[in-house]
Amino acid sequence: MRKTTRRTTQQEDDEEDEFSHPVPWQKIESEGLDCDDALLLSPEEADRLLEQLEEEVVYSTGEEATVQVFGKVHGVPRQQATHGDAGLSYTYSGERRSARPWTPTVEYIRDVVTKTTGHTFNFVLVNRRSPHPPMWTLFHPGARSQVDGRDHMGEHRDDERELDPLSPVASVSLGAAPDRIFRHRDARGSRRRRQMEPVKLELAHGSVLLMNPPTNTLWYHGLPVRRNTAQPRVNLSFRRVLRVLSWTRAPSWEEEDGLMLALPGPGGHGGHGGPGGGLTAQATVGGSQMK
Ligand SMILES: O=C(O)CCC(=O)C(=O)O
Ligand SMILES: [Fe+2]
Repeated sequence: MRKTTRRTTQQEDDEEDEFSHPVPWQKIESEGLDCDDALLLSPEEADRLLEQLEEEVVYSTGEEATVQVFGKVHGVPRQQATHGDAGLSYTYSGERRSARPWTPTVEYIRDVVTKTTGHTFNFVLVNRRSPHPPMWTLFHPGARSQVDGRDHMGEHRDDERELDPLSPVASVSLGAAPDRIFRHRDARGSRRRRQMEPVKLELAHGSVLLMNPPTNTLWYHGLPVRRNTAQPRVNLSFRRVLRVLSWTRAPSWEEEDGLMLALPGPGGHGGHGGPGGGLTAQATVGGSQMK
């Protein structure tokens, strides 16, 4: 996307236009929390894209719709899919997921996010919550946990070690989303060290939320349980995954540190005036979370 040849003023203007924010952004800040929120799509376009995604995206079922937490297998109470550039994989809650090829609609939404923000992404995690459970699942408790109307996600940070630590995570919401609650890592649970107010964000149909660094290092986010809404809801969180050339040891989400040597794919971090091109990174990134 970025040009290495000498750029003309016209090219710079074009680039400025391409990345100038056509939507009004709202900045959400707290200590170490840095998010930008904007309505990216009109309600009509958001409806259309949600319908198209319902046709295109194939969600994990069976084994893939489980996570292992401390050796125990749990069903994921939502449907998930991963898409991205060829050869990429992403270790999420201890499970390695390979990227399926981009679907036309997921790719379209990714490109709208890039045009609007200047940031490039090579991977997306799609989370879907179905509307009311079909009647037959009443007689199949196992199936019910996969498809029922629960829409919640435990508090976690999107700070997996293979994520580019300099890139934001861009979270696009389609359908009526429950509020997203952010809690500072020092203000959670029984061992809380500080009194800090959680930050509650309403994510509108067709909105994008940029979670900029260091948000995902210092703040956890999650969705409180909400039942029985009549509409499906899809969330696409676009990420920049580093291409792992070698692991010094097997990645494990239960460990706090690890060393990796990685090369992102083509494109840079983007952003307004940000550095373009590839990057060789040697990073130690913590990653301990439950989703
Ligand atoms: O489904 C949502 O709205 C949240 C998704 C999320 O936090 C994630 O994919 O990491
Ligand atoms: Fe997340």
